Amino acid sequence: MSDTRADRELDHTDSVAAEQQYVSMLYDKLDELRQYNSRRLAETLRETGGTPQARTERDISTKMHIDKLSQLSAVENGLCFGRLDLDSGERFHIGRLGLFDEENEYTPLLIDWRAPAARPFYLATAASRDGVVRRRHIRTTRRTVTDLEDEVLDLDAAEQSSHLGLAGEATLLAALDERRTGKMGDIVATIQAEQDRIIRSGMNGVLVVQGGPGTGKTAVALHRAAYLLYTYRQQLTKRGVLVVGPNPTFLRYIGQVLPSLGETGVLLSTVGELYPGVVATGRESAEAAELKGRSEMVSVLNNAVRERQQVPKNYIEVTFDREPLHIDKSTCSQARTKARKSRKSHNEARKIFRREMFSALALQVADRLGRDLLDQRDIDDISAELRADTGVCEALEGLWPELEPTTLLDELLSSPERLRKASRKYFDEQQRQALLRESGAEWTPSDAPLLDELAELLGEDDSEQQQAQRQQEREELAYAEGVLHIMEQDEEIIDPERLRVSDVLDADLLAQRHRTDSDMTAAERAAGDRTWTFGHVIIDEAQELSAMAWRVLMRRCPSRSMTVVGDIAQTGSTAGASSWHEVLSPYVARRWRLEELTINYRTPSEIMSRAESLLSAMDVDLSVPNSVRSTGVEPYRLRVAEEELPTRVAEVTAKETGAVDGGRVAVLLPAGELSEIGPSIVERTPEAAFGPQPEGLEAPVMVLTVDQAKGLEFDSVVVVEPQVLLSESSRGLSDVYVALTRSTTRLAVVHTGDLPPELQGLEIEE
Ligand SMILES: Nc1ncnc2c1ncn2[C@@H]1O[C@H](COP(=O)(O)OP(=O)(O)OP(=O)(O)O)[C@@H](O)[C@H]1O
Repeated sequence: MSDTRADRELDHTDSVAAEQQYVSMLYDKLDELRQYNSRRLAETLRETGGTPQARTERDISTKMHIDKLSQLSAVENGLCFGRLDLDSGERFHIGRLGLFDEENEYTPLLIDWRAPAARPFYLATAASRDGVVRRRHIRTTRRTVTDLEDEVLDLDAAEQSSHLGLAGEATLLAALDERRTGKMGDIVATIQAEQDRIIRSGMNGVLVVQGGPGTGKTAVALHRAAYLLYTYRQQLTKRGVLVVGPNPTFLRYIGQVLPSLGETGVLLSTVGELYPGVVATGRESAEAAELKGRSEMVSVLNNAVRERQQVPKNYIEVTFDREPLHIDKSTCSQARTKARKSRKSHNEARKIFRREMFSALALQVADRLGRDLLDQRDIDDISAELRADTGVCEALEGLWPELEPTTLLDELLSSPERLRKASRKYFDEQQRQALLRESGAEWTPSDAPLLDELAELLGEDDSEQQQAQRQQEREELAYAEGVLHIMEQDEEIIDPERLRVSDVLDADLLAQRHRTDSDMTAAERAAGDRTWTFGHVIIDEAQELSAMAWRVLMRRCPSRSMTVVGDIAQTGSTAGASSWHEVLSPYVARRWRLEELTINYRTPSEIMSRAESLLSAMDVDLSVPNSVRSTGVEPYRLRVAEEELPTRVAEVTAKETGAVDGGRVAVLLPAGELSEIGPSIVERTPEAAFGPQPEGLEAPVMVLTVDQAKGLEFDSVVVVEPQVLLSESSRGLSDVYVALTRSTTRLAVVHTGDLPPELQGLEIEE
């Protein structure tokens, strides 16, 4: 029996060599597939001409090969990361995609991590083995196996297992100890059981994932998107998946995760970007943003629209047929009532208003001419003349104009009078002052949900377009069904994994691809279409969303197939949520399910113990997640004189940059300190990025407000003036809690005045 340490090392070396052989074989297979797809792509691209059907087939074939090639190149790193040895003696390797031996009855060589057969890799424990005797974690750098970690699942192991029940603990800790790069990485190799259950939860209904900082909510949400796309490919390829994040920097931070999992058909967006054509770059006060986020804004906007449906005090006089014509109050009032009663949107109801007005005015003109002498045809002629009369049309336009959301909102927010009329029941004078701004001001993120709401209230008069489009779609579908039938008989198109065309494509999808924008993914089409509805919507940092933003997202997902991810304790925005029930009940009553994450993978216990006292000071019924790591590095504080604050913060930042040696540092400070302290940091560390800019993620230092750092993480965090953060907002405790928990290793606090009691115990740095 090999029992000595030297023997064990020899065994280990042999195992690494054996795994290397297997992993090399997998890479050979991957290369073969790449070559095959490149060859097929080149062949397809070389072909020209032919019938429309042949061209469609070629387009589809090109798209399939391109998709496949990008998937094959995405899985290059960490292609295979695990192995399961079963009671039956069978072994399965687990990796980023499925590979098969087509010369040997399609025996699986590598199992996709999302396939049901891979599940025990994430869930099996010594106490609940699910037929697994050993789980092996295979660590690789490029194509070389560098280390293995074996977990033998027997009763001895059950006794020794860590209190947090982690799988592949050494591999996990090695992943967590890596320096941060400014880009979030995927976690396929080390997904933990509580995370796996969420990732693979069914697609229907609203799933809320509540978890403290660093529990992997974002990671889980993104892996869930990849899992859902794999499992419900057909449904989701058509409608697409939307992932919503709080700001563009955050979206850049997470942007690589799904492509690295071979998935590109997902739209990443902030709520502010969901209104096509509007770039929300403007800034506004927290009060204005909060007021605009309130659900009362629905009524305010409704009132603003109704205000535009006018009746004259007495009458408007126009000249028609060289005679004065009175557009009188009572006629207008009747037409308006009829139009409003239709319950159609403003621009659609406008047609009813105009129709009523033209027929009433035609009768007036007929009376003047002597109605007894006229028949219906004459009256219709008068009506047509009225429609063609500029004066009459202008008058009616003034009474019920065609409206655009952007113009209406701009006019509402820049006119004290309009704003007062629309909001007098909901906002007081001081609140209205906070909302008022210059006409033509830049759009802000909280305007986007208002524009979307207005687009619903105003509607577009596109009935003819819609009818024509429906007809075209019917024709395309019929055509695509024919093409599909022919293609299924064509063995050439079947790819080496024996995927039949109908497995990846149905007539509906084929018809969509055949349209002029056929090479766009659903996500790309959705980005330019305000009314697009998604197959699944994932909302990250969901606690920050206002009531108005929720309305937009619910409209984008009528099926209510949603994953809502967040942490009530981290709510910073005063427009944000204080309970999931409160937020969701208007849409799904109690029909949502809750999953919780309890382990913190990011922040070490040395920092979490400080965060814990902050959380207990907040009035939230939540517990601090358990940290998986301790680093032995104690957080520290430094009290400095007020006039020295900028230079001392710059000094500490430089020191921390050295300490993390190529990692990332964040300086988190109150908004008011940005302009004072930012320049002195940049002077000392010129590569530092100042403010929220997606490119800043590449910089060694980012200087941000807490709000701007939501969802991000850094090797070291320097928190400046936490007592000011506390006093700045009613959610100040939350802000300090978020600030502390951005760190993966080190924490420094620099302050001038007394610290909040929860931070007073920090080690003092001289
Ligand atoms: N199973 C895992 N294996 C390896 N790394 C993990 C795992 N789970 C989470 N992590 C890492 O932990 C860190 C925190 O994850 P993530 O940002 O998803 O947490 P979060 O809950 O969204 O945090 P917050 O709410 O504070 O923004 C990330 O670096 C992530 O890659």
